[in-house]
Formats: sequence, C-alpha cells, structure tokens
Amino acid sequence: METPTTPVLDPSLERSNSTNYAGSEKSYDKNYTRSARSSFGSRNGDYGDLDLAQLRHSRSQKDSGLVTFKKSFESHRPSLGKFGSQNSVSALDMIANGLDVEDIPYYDLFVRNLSYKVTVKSKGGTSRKTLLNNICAQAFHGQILAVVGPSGSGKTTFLDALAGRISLSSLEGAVYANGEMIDESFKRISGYVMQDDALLPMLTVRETLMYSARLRLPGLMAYDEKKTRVENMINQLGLKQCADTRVGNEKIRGVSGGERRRVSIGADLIHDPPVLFLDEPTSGLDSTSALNVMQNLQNMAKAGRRTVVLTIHQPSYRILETINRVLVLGRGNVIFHGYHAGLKQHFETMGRTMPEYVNVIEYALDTIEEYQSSAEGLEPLINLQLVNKRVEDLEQDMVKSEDQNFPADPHPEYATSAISEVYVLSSRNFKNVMRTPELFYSRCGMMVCVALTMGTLFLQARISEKGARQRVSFISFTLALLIFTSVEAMGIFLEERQIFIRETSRGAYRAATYVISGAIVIIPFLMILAIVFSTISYWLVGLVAEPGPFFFFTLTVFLVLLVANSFVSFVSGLVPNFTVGNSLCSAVIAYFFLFSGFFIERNNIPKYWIWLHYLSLFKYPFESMLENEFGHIQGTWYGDVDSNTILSQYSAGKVHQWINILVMIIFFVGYRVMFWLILKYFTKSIRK
Ligand SMILES: Nc1ncnc2c1ncn2[C@@H]1O[C@H](COP(=O)(O)OP(=O)(O)OP(=O)(O)O)[C@@H](O)[C@H]1O
Repeated sequence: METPTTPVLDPSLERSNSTNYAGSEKSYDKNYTRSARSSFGSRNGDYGDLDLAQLRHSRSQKDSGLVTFKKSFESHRPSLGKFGSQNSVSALDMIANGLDVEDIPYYDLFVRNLSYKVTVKSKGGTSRKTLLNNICAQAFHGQILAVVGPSGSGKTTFLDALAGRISLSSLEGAVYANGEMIDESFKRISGYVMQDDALLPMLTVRETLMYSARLRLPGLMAYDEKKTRVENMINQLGLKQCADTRVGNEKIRGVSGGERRRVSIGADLIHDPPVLFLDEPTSGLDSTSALNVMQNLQNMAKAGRRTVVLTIHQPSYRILETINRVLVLGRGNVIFHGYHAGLKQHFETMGRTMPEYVNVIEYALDTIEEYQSSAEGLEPLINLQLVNKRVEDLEQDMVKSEDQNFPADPHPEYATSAISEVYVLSSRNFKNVMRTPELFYSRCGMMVCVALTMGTLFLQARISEKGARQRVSFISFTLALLIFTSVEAMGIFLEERQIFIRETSRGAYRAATYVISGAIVIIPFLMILAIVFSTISYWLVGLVAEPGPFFFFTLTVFLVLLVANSFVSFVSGLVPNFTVGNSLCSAVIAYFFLFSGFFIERNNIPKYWIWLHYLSLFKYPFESMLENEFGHIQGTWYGDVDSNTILSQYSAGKVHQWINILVMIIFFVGYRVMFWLILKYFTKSIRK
C-alpha cells in the first residue's frame, strides 16, 4: 500500500463537481430528495426527518467550500482507535433511547487509486493480470453505493478489496475510512454478507439471529438487551411472519429464498457494524424479494447512518431508487462513478443519446459490452471517466497527509470470552443435531446391524485354536467397520465449513472454540453408539464375561469412534469437496488397516514401513483389545497355543492397555489440534 495521505473529498465536493462529473447538481438533489421522500417520508416521519437533516447537513457543508475530509467529520467521526471496536450500541438503539441521530458515529470511505494484480500461469510461463486498475471511489454514510458492471468486470474483487478480504500487501493504492487508511482492524467495524446463505438449516429464524447476537455482541451486554436487538432486527428485516420457522436449505423445507437472504443479512449485521459490504444481496431472488431486501438495506443505511457498499446485477427501476450512487466497472476499470442520475449526461458528453424509458444501468452495461467487443476496446469509456474526474483529482492533491498513526488497538479482537463462545457454539450445535434425530438414529441402526452381524458371525467363540482366530478376527474387523463407517461424517463437516467461513470472516468467534465445541457435542452421541455396539456384540461373541474387560472394551470402542471422528474432521479441513475427502479418507484408513498388525505381523513389517504401523489408528485399539481378551487370564490354552503366544504374535512386547488408551486420547487431541491449525491458518476467506 502506498504512503497514506489524507483525501480531501467530502460529499459536498462531489456535488459541487456534479456538473462535469455526475450530472447536474439540480437533478441530483431533486432525485435524492424524491427518492428519500418516497422511501421514508410517506411511511415514517422519523426517517423522513432524519433524511432531511442529513440533506441539510450536506448542504451546509457545501456552502463551506473546500474543506478537508477529516475536518468535515470532526464532530461525528469516531476516534482513531475506533476501528478496534465492535459497535456495541446499535444505531437504532440509540435512536430508540432518544439520542439525536446526529450523534451516531459513522464512517465514510474513500478509495484512492486502488489496483490489484494477480499472477497467472499460462503455457508460456507466468504473467500479471490486472483485476482492478487505478480505482477511485467514495462511499458515504446513510447511502448505498452499488458496484455494477458486466460479468467478470471486477465487482466482487473490488468489494473484497474494500472489505479486507484481499491481503492489504497485495493491493496498490489505499482505502481510507474517515480519512484514515484502513488496516486489519477495520474488519471489526464492518460487516460482510456473502452471496451464499450458509446457515444452520434446523434452527429457526429467531434462534439463528439470537445465536449470532450471543456470539457477536459483547459478553457484558445483558441477555435481554440482546433479545431486544434480535426482535428489532426481525422487525427491521420484515421477518416477523417467519420468525419461528426453520431456516431450511435446498434439501430441508424452510423459509423462502428471500427470507433466507434477509436472515443471512441479519445474522451478519446483528452487531450493527457502521459499514456494510454485501456481495450480490439480491442474487437468486424474485423481483419483489429483491426489492424488499434493497429497501431493508436502504432503511438500515438511512436510519442508522450506515455506509452500505454492495454488488448487484442489473438493478430494476424500483431497485435503482433505493441506490444512491453507483460505481460502474468494466474489466477492472472505472467507467462511471457518481449518482446514477448523472449516467445519462455522462454518456451524452461522448455523443451517445440514451433512449427514453431505458434503465440507465442496463444502458451503461450494454454500452460497455458494445465497446468491449469493438476493436478500440474500453479505452474511450475509461478516458471519458478520467476527463470527467479531473477536478476531483486536483482537489485531492490540495491537502497533504496529516498524522496517520494509529494508536495501539485497545479493544478485544472478539466480542465475547472463549468460554462463552464454547458454551454458545456447543448449545447451538447440540440443538441442530437434536433437530435431525434421523441422522443419529440411522447411525444407531447401523451400529445395531454391524454388532448383530459380527456377533452372529463369531457367535460364542470357543476356547480353541479356531476360537482364538475368531476372537482376533472379530476384534480386527470390528475396528475396520467402526473406523470406515466414520467417514460418513465428512459431509456434515464440509457443510458446516461454509458456515464457519462465513461467520469467522468477520471474527464472530475463534477457530479454537469452534473445534472444542464440535468435540464436546459429539462425545455423548459417540458414547451411546459405543454402548449400543458393545452391549450387543461383546456377549454374542462370548468374550471374557467379566465387567472389567467389558467396560474396557466399551471404552476402547468409544475412543476408536472419537479418534476416527477427529481424523475425518481433520481431513475435511484439507479437502475441497466430499468426493476428494471420501477417497482420501478411505485410502489412508485402508493403509492404516494394512499396517495394523493383523495382516502383516508386527515383526514382519519392513523397518522402512514401521512408522506407518505406529501412526495407524488400528494399532493401539487392536493391541489393547487383544490384551483385554487374551491377557486377562494369563496362560490360557487355546488348543495348542497359549494366550501369551497369540499376544506376542501381534505385538512387539508387553502391551500396557492404559498406555494405549492414553495414546488414543493423544491421537484424538492431536487430530483436533491439526484441524484447528488448518481452520485458523489455511481456511481463510482472504485472497492473496
Ligand atoms: N485469482 C485469480 N486469478 C486470475 N483471474 C482472476 C482471479 N480472481 C478473479 N479473476 C478474474 O478477475 C475478473 C473479475 O472477477 P470478479 O469475480 O471480481 O468479477 P465480477 O464482476 O464479480 O463477476 P460476476 O458478475 O460474474 O460475479 C474475472 O475475469 C475473473 O475471472
């Protein structure tokens, strides 16, 4: 990033330039006021007053002439350290508590000469591709800035750059918030709503928002206050009718697509961030739902003085009314930036006349497509934008940088404590699992089937050579079935990974607490499965009929399930999808099985492969179970072989059952730690 300099732009400046920048000032003001009245004035007097107050504020600034960006916001802009703050007091709460709307802190964004290039590999070697080229733009509080452009024009890339989803070191140029160059902490005052609605399908709308509030609002805030915040959000987003309906997804019936979109928005904005970024909030919605979402966002922007930046495809006439300003992109270049009312005049300056009754954005996109496919390319459009922007550039250069040093960030990175996160995430997970009992019942049913099959296959094994072989086979194949069937959990992990990415992209909680809560929730279910399996199979096969060995067998089965679950979760963190994950897991488990000591006795495994024997998920439970069975009564003869001979055949020396249990616990913790490391350092929603 370049050395920070203070931009001088303020809303009044742009309006004063509007004659040669974005249409006449008169037309802008008329449009702005009309849109404000139609949106708020007729429905809600407070909103109408607020909007007019803002307008007056802007007008008074205009009169003051050239003022620096910083100066123009000196009474409202939060202190320098504010980037570190989760905005604990909602703007709407402030209004409800009688605070003057003028006291609500806000942020205005200024993008200066932002460029982003990536290295692409081709047959001839590597080359640099420019995704964003020298972009200058502004986004003001109380307004919606819509980024539009043909497919592949760089809309999402631009939004990602602003929202801190592209590594700052990869960007050229700068992004300022209230005159200060943004850094990592800016994420904490901005909310990001992704295009995909990654939500837990079994929770209701109210529960989803409540869990989000419990994670994202400060731990010190009273529970009732959080509840009130959620109810306000439900009302604000028009979700009252479906507040107690399950969210659902493609497979599970739930709320409508438009409602789900609004739940996503609510869940990501419950902490009321002053700056909101939304990637195509209307995609996949019918026109009424899309308009509804946009009106909700317009309300949020105006009533709460929020700065909203979003990407959108071909907004309709009515949606256009909810948008204040547009940034039109073409192949990563600015084609137009300003109030959309100015687009018509902008194109007129190059001799193009826009037909009547044509949507200006549609016209702009068609024009871009036309130039894009022509021999001269986008150059004329880019140059036109540069000419119209000249005055603004001159003004920028008038004020040089002031003190841009940030004080140390005094605010915590996360809204609530780690313990509280574990508690909230565990209870949310538990509720979600309990709402899908069929998954658990099917796993239970499978356990009963496997236990009955194995139990009847080796039914009442005798104390003979054949009986000894049957016991060893039972133990070995039991472990194989338990571990191989654990792979099915991969799908659940991968589905949840999307939710994890969405929630943690703005620091909703720590990766560690997510991993811990996942383990806590799964433990009771695996315990039940272990008890079901052991109770049926152990007595059917006729293993040592004493409580101690039975308890140890059950404990080992439980730990096998736990370790297998941790292993599968670890692999799910590494792979891109279920197909790859399933194949990888099955292949590695097959290797582990091969080196368990059952097929190739430990002493016959070549030295260079022995490490795989020690890493095998099978080795430790296999040896422990054998010891539990054959070592319990020393010196028992099974036909011509005694128990000691059988044991020495499968292990290198004396097996310490409890040490093996400890090793299994270490495996469980180890895989979880590796899963955490992958989530923390590699599952990032940040581009380089
Ligand atoms: N890592 C990358 N390497 C190479 N090219 C990339 C990379 N990421 C994005 N692009 C390209 O950059 C361009 C802009 O992508 P972006 O997703 O920002 O476009 P968009 O305007 O949001 O498109 P759409 O409307 O289709 O979602 C596209 O041509 C895309 O193929």
